[in-house]
Amino acid sequence: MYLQTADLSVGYSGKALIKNINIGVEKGKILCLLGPNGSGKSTILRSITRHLKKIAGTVLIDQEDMNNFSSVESAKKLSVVLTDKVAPELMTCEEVVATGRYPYTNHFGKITEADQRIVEESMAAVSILDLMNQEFTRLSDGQKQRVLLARAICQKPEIIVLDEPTSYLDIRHKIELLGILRNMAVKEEVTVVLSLHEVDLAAKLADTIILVKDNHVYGCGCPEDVLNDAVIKDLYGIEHGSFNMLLGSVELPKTCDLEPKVFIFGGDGSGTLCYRALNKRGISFCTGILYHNDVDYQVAKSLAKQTIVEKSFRPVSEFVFEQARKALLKCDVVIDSGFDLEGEDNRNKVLLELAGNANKTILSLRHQPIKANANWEKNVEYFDDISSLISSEGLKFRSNNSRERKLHRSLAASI
Ligand SMILES: Nc1ncnc2c1ncn2[C@@H]1O[C@H](COP(=O)(O)OP(=O)(O)OP(=O)(O)O)[C@@H](O)[C@H]1O
Repeated sequence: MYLQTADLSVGYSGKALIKNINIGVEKGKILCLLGPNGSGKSTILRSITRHLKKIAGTVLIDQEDMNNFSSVESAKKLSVVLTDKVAPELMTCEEVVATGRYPYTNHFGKITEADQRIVEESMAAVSILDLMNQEFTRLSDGQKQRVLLARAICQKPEIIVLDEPTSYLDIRHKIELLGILRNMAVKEEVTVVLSLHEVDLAAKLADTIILVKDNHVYGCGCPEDVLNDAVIKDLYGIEHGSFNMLLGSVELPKTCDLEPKVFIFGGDGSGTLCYRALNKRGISFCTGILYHNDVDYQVAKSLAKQTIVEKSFRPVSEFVFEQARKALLKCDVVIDSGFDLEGEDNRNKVLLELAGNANKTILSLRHQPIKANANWEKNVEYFDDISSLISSEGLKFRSNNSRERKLHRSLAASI
């Protein structure tokens, strides 16, 4: 391991918060700490960078105890981007970035032409050349974050440590920053140690993940092997809503758990936006017939009251078809999200016709009206977009049960 901790204990005022931390990362690889708020990620990072006094144990760089390094030697090896509010009065961004070159300057801190070139290259790498002459303290939090990253890059370190570097960044700058770190690791063999709150980004960026929870290192390893929906749920204590590791997406909690009055035909990703739109309005729904490998299934299993699903690449079995038929007939309203109608034995097409024959209200997002039976034509209404569908008369519920109606209304009103 290039950077390694040996029985490291970290904490405050001599009291250990997390004990016996033994983690490490190879040269040119990326290690990411994940864990809930207050779990101790910053405390670990600050102890590694010597911004916080260790309680016990050792931090080794290339097998050598970091305590043996002078501050200049340490600054040449390791640069740091922490979340502290650094407020260098009256300094321009260029001057702040240039402080990254100090470990390499003479006693008078004189910046050479070569240093200046590195300063400008580092600023270009994080797209802040236009901020060069602006006063640092007047920047937004996201701009400051990028300036501090440029300073760390400009230090030409072997190791870079970053505490929640994406926290103030918009999505473009998050992608850019993580891309820069990945490039530094791959092309310049820089070792990166950081903490992130975005599990999906951590999984895509890191070679090794360290999970921190309840004052201990709770798990570690390659993110592809370590992270899954159940681990994330447990790590963060998610009780309502869900995180889907495969898609890297969050679904908010279900807003209604009543018997559904709406059946949504999904498939090929056509259902997902309808599921979320109905959930926002507090409308319970069931959906089918989906295949396990459909992206709609990943979302439906979080949001639908009932999901009727068949194993991938198989004809729909009679059992599954019957489940869907029963669920459909219990509903008042059918939403046709515009799934693919192709295929000789398309069971969803058969169900759609059945919905017409059963005089269900059919709300369709299909761009090309389909020719089904006369009952379908009589009951279908076409919509150009989800907003008009969602506010249509068809979705103003006609529940027979007054308690359900009240519940539906109060849930919808609370959203
Ligand atoms: N200066 C301090 N003195 C004493 N306790 C502290 C200090 N700073 C943080 N703590 C405590 O240490 C624990 C871990 O905090 P830390 O900042 O390391 O968590 P974190 O995982 O980085 O959290 P977040 O994701 O919210 O940034 C928390 O309970 C926090 O209250």
